[in-house]
Amino acid sequence: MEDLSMKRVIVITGATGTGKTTVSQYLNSHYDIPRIITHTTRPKRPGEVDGVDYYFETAESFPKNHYLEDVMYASYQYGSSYEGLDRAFEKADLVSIVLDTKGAQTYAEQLGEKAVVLFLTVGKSDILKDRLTSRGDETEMVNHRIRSKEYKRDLELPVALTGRATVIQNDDWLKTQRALDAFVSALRIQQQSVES
Ligand SMILES: Nc1nc2c(ncn2[C@@H]2O[C@H](COP(=O)(O)OP(=O)(O)O)[C@@H](O)[C@H]2O)c(=O)[nH]1
Ligand SMILES: Nc1ncnc2c1ncn2[C@@H]1O[C@H](COP(=O)(O)OP(=O)(O)O)[C@@H](O)[C@H]1O
Repeated sequence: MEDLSMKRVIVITGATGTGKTTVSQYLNSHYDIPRIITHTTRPKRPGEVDGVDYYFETAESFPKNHYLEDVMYASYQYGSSYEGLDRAFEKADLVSIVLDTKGAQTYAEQLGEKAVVLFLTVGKSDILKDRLTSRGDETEMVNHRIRSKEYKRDLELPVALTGRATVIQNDDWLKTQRALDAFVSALRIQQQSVES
């Protein structure tokens, strides 16, 4: 892996449906912050594209990559590869990644202060199921996901990330955008002071 000095990763984490993908897309479209594309054995949802949303893998191809971390989430494998991290850093010094809370903890441990953690939450978790349904997820997948132990775990900020993560309650998208704008400007100011 190349020299990581000056480079930072915004680690976006939280339960399914809290808006992690939406936030990463906002950071990309408004601030040119590319997302590290991760690998999964989960089947593609309608509209998802290989190499854009994920690198979609089979049980045979998944182990062939070199992972900084990998997890099982609701019965599928997910992993962030060194190759994916390098490809994102070729595009920018500030990149993002969307991870479950277990992966977020590993990233925070492995990358130290180069990992800046953003934990998303909502006021009432009952709305998450509706968000997944309106996103177009199949009912069976939604139910399986909501019943998984990983879903329940990711509703809470892990103790290890308390005090380390910036928490954004994503109920009102306009308020979330304002919180993200403030978060990115603070990061950029820090980055400039490191570089000067
Ligand atoms: N640890 C880890 N988690 C990942 C990785 N890629 C995706 N995830 C997380 O896996 C979980 C399931 O992702 P996905 O199936 O896309 O469902 P979604 O969160 O409902 O959009 C989410 O919490 C993702 O943030 C990875 O490479 N490592
Ligand atoms: N603040 C919000 N209010 C209402 N719907 C939202 C909000 N943020 C995201 N969504 C919608 O909720 C669904 C789940 O968001 P998504 O970003 O895919 O979540 P995650 O990646 O955490 O699973 C999507 O359809 C998205 O457009």
